[in-house]
Amino acid sequence: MIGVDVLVVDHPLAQTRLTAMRNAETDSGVFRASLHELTTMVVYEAARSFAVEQYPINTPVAPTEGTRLANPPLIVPVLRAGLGMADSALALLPESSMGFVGLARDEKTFEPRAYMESLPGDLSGQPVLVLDPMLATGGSLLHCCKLLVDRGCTDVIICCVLAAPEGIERLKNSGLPLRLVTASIDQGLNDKAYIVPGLGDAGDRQFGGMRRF
Ligand SMILES: O=P(O)(O)OC[C@H]1O[C@H](OP(=O)(O)OP(=O)(O)O)[C@H](O)[C@@H]1O
Ligand SMILES: O=c1cc[nH]c(=O)[nH]1
Ligand SMILES: [Mg+2]
Repeated sequence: MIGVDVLVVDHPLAQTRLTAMRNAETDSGVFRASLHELTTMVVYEAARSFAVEQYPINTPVAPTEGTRLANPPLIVPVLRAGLGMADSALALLPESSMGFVGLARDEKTFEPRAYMESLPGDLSGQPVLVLDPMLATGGSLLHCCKLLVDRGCTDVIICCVLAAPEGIERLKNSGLPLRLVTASIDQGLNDKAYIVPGLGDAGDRQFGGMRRF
């Protein structure tokens, strides 16, 4: 597949969690809990296309066929904000391994600065599920996806909470084969490259900090 295949999870229960996250009066505990629950729903939808295989099992009554994932994905949260999605994804995908990419966006240039990378060297034949709640300019997720594709990955699925049209366009223009699952596509970016209406800084809202919008 070339291009970006986009799925919006507009389930009512996803939208109520998203509303809690958007609300500026929501404290960090409720914000994190809402992100955990929303991640379960986004990853559940992302996993709909995963290949499965059958294998023999016995119920207490009779032999039958069981189902398991043919190729569980590597889970890659983008630090910091993606860390808040990691436990929920791993709970749904207990067979998966986890890699890590640490990125911090420069507040003036809006380009990501990489500070951590812990990934297997060879990702050929390995699907990867990337977790980051925010796709704004797209610079951070593009950086992360390039690291994966450079290692031979041909099946990258990005799970996020909010995506800006500008970021989706940047991913599309990259020509990388990507899938994106998000709970919303928002209006766009403000002059500080924050998503509008958005939810603020997803890292700061979970872990503290003082960003201005
Ligand atoms: O699409 P972009 O314009 O690159 O912006 C999105 C990035 O910004 C946020 O991270 P941030 O750099 O604030 O780091 P943090 O997670 O440590 O807060 C977010 O979690 C994304 O990684
Ligand atoms: O709105 C935005 C944009 C980038 N990063 C965030 O955390 N929020
Ligand atoms: Mg941040």
